[in-house]
Amino acid sequence: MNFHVLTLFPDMVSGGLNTSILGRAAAGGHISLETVNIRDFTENKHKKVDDYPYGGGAGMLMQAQPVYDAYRSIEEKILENGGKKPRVIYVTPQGRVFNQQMAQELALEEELVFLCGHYEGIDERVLETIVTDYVSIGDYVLTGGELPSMVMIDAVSRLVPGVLKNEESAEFESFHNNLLEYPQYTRPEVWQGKTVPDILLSGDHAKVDKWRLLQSEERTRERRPDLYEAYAREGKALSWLLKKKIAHMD
Ligand SMILES: CN1CCN(C(=O)c2nonc2N)CC1
Repeated sequence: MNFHVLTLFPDMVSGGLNTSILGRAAAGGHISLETVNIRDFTENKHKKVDDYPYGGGAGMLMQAQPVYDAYRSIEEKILENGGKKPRVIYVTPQGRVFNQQMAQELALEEELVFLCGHYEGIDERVLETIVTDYVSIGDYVLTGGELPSMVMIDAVSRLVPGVLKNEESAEFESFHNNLLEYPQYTRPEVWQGKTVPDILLSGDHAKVDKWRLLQSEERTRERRPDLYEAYAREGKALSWLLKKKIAHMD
């Protein structure tokens, strides 16, 4: 998976993503990250990238030409290397809200381009020309597109084969099957008088797995009834019989 980020602040993106998992994954060749500075594609001596919006209004807009030419520099390289035209994700509050399912879908791509806007946004004409996906990371307004892009790159990278040491953990993290992750414990066995649930010390992996599934269901029902409804609708809710059997385990 090759990530390409179109940005006015390349250092912010590359610095923020060279964390343990992503830094190691890039070193291992599982993913690559390229930042392209949109300002390098301006055609005016002051390297100005923004201008006033037609029709008035507060703030400035990023102009189309530098964004388009910066994108084309990426697309040309991908096509020259035999790749297909990449998906271009414009992060914006006007997009589809990002979730784990979308991350799983995007992790199947070979190339992903992220377009980071600033100011009040980008001229609609270049968005219409190059953007394939409009994505929001939540219903709030940020300063620029770099943080949302980094959030998405982190979430997608974790799902690329070889990036996580123990691939299984991606399988059982929160939101898999619409369930939140179960509570986790580690040493010491007693902390401030609080103990670890006995079942986790039993060594019976089948029982531990069933207990964890039940815990995930209860946690999801309490904290995210919206997710639980989707989970239950898919008919994956534990049967009353299984609950009864687990109850007898204690
Ligand atoms: C131009 N710029 C405006 C602010 N912005 C966001 O608030 C945002 N992006 O993705 N989810 C979000 N929420 C990014 C783009």
